Amino acid sequence: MFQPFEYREGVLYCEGVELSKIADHAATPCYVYSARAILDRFHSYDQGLFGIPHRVCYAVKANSNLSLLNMLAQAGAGFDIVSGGELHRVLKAGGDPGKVVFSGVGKTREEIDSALQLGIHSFNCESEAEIALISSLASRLGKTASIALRVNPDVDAATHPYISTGLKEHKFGIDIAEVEGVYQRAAALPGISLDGVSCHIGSQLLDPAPLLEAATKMLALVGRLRAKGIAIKELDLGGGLGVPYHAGDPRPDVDTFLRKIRQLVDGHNLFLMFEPGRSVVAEAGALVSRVLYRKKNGEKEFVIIDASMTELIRPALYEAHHEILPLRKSKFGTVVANIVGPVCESGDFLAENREVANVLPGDLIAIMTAGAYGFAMASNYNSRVRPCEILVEGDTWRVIRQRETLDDLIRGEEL
Ligand SMILES: Cc1ncc(COP(=O)(O)O)c(C=O)c1O
Ligand SMILES: N[C@@H](CCCC[NH3+])C(=O)O
Repeated sequence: MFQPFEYREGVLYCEGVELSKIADHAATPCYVYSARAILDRFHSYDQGLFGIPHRVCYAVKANSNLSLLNMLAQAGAGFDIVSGGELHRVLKAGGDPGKVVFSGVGKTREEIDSALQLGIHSFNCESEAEIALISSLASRLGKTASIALRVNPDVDAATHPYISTGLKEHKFGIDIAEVEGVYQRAAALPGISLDGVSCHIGSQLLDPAPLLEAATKMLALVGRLRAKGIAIKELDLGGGLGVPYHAGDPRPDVDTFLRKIRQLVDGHNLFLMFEPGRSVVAEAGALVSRVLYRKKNGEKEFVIIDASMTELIRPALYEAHHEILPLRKSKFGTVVANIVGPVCESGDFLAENREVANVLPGDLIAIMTAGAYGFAMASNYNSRVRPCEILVEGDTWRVIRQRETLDDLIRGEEL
């Protein structure tokens, strides 16, 4: 697996580009992504499914920058979307609407209507009321919408409770114990074709075992539905494979996982889909930031940097861990500190009580594994402009999203 960030003689590089050169030209904070790492990970899914009918639908929510979507579209990806905004991005990026699956518990009438008109591949439906709405909108347009029901297989993803989605008590999907009845009632509706079953049990799974358990339950369900005359043709197993955020974490091997999936689906005559997000883009990205100040409150050391929870909210939201590396290794040892941003919230930290390089004001650091759910969850809180995004390709780099301006902050507001 290609590792995009590495030290060369004590200096941190992304592919062939020294990160501090980017920071000096583009200013900080900035997100930096490796094109090769993204394509590498996408291809590991696509090639792992070689020879069986399949589509890898990248989950746009993980990182929705147009350049990344364009790169993935050119590599043959489909897209998993959860809003009309994501569909707009896919189209602007040159993605094929015919390769789009539309997930999410709260699709609006307008979003469904425009997805139908654009001819997306299918809807992953999450309730009977939603199925009824799609049926009536498709009938009115004289179309037949391809539908999969998102099944809640009641499998414990054993991940952070905020990002686990496959248990009965979660808002997602339709209870596996009730879904057959829902299929049978939906079969009577016009304007829809019940082509698939889908599931997504949660995110950041370092152990793929629950995904395999869910796949097994889904295949049994396909058998039961077919026996009732519902001709299921497609199985969408969602996303969820995790990445090593801690230096010692395991990296689930996509190839090994897909080999096990292939054994399970063998002979079932299904078009297979996956919706990976994090495992495609997380390790390809870093958030580069400059140290503004050092200070001590009582016994506590603080490293105050120019990035904050508005650029990367994961530590504040999930107490998520991201490795923090100096762009230049120094001889000044380490310090145990809280790495915090300028935002007026005690929760505004990128790391707490962490042993990091003994960086000084002006030094540059990289917050690693930030390519997924980083910029995508960035906000303008405290009227902070969102950072620029940079794409590295070999020895070259370019801005793929400009840093916002102060005028961007007030666009659309009136006195
Ligand atoms: C329906 C659906 N598909 C795919 C994904 C992508 O998940 P991940 O980034 O964990 O691969 C998500 C997010 O968890 C999701 O909700
Ligand atoms: N945003 C979350 C994951 C949620 C995935 C979306 N269903 C994260 O940063 O880990």
